[in-house]
Amino acid sequence: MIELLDPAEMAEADRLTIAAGTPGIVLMEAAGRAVADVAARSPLGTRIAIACGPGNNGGDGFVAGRILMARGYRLQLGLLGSIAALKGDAALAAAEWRGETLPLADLDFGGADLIIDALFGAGLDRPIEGPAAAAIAAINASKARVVAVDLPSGIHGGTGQVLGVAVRADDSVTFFRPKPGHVLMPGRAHAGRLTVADIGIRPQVLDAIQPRTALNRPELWLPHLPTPKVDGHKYDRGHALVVSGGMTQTGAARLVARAALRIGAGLVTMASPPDALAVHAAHLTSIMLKRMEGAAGLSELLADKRLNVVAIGPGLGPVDVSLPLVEAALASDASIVLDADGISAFREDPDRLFAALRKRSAPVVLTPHDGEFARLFPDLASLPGKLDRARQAAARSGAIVLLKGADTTVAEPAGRAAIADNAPPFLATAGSGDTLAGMITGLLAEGMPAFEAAAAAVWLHGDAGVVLGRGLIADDLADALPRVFARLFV
Ligand SMILES: NC(=O)C1=CN([C@@H]2O[C@H](COP(=O)(O)OP(=O)(O)OC[C@H]3O[C@@H](n4cnc5c(N)ncnc54)[C@H](O)[C@@H]3O)[C@@H](O)[C@H]2O)[C@H](O)CC1
Ligand SMILES: [K+]
Repeated sequence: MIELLDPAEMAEADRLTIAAGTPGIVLMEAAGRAVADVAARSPLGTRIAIACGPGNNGGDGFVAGRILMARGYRLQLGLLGSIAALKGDAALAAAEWRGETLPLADLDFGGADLIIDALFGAGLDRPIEGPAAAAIAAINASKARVVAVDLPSGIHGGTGQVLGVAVRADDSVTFFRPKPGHVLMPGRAHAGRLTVADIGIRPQVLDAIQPRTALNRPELWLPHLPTPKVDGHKYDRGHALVVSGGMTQTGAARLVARAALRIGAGLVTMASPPDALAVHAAHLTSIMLKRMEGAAGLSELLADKRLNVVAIGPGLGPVDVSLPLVEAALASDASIVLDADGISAFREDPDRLFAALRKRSAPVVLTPHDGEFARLFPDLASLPGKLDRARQAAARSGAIVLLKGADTTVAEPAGRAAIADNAPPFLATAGSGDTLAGMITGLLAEGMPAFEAAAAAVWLHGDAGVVLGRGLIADDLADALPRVFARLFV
């Protein structure tokens, strides 16, 4: 598993390592060397400019400069503030620097082929202004390759947000583990290619830190992915019910149903209002079809306890139609995937949903995009970074919250979270969210734990996008799943 450590957790890893006997300057030496190694991929004639900040990020820059100078590179080093103001390890690193230390404003970024951004890292705690902001503007305006130390200056390590202004780097060299800010947008876009260097921090420190955030990778959920039993039959793999909207918007529910069946549900039934039955009947083959007469009809269908998961929301329709249907689903014992109109049905009264959720024991997965999220959690919508938004929404609602985007983040009420970075941009197409909801539905039908099911569906959905490539439409995604699984198990 690849844990993501926020700046506070990273500082704790530092502290524990130093307390265990490794001096901080040894860590800084290793950090600076890792930066120098990445910079040294450039030929010896490369003109290098190093911008150092007032703290240990700057200290790393001094170490990198000393090593690169010893390797024969021509370089300039500029410092924000004075050498006398440097403290601790940064002061020790600066004391070993034998070159000239220019005022930051005198650095010739325009004449550099490579710039090392050692202004700010994990210690950034407010928007960047003044000479540092001017330097960042000059760095971003230059033609140079930019290597960021730890984080691109201006990116918050915990949220990935830009504080004032931020460096756009080609490479970022971080230490021990990535930070959420390296994966969350726009931090990921600013970081460029990420190198995670081992600087001598022992993984055992994680036992004390107990990190709650991880990168969404197969090793996170693969052990929980149900494997069909050789002697199993379809009833072993659950029975999902997908609730359709009226005849003018039935496609969304079919995308959900197809994805649920493709990913592995044993059986899938479409619950259809009378006016949409003929439309579905013309399209459905391996998905069964049941007539549903309003909320009472849905409750009747859900009296069949073999239906262990309900997907409801995509294409469901306006609030007067969707609200009673969603509440009928919530009143059942089935797991629920609630998306789209099913989420917006509560825009007038989110607490009505939370009250219903509190009464349930079977899991609920909410899959909002930012707009739907703001309707359910208006006060959380302005929190910086998806991670805090998803985590606080999960704690409040008691549901698994899957907040969609280029950095889709899944959070559970107890605090675990997983951030995805494998979705290609062209996955953002009509119906893609419906397919994702269906994939979660299918994995829940098979009995996968809800957090792992949501995380797995996000990753598999992204990988389907990678497999299909540009030009994909949502209809293709479910059918790509056999190839996605083949790649996963190869
Ligand atoms: N184990 C590790 O991760 C190691 C990390 N190292 C490096 O240390 C920095 C973190 O150093 P720190 O001194 O805590 O903070 P910064 O250098 O990032 O920031 C310096 C200082 O600047 C002040 N500040 C914050 N925001 C602003 C602002 N907008 N404008 C002006 N000044 C600001 C604040 O007081 C900060 O303290 C980490 O990134 C790594 O590069 C170790 O070198 C090796 C081990
Ligand atoms: K930096």
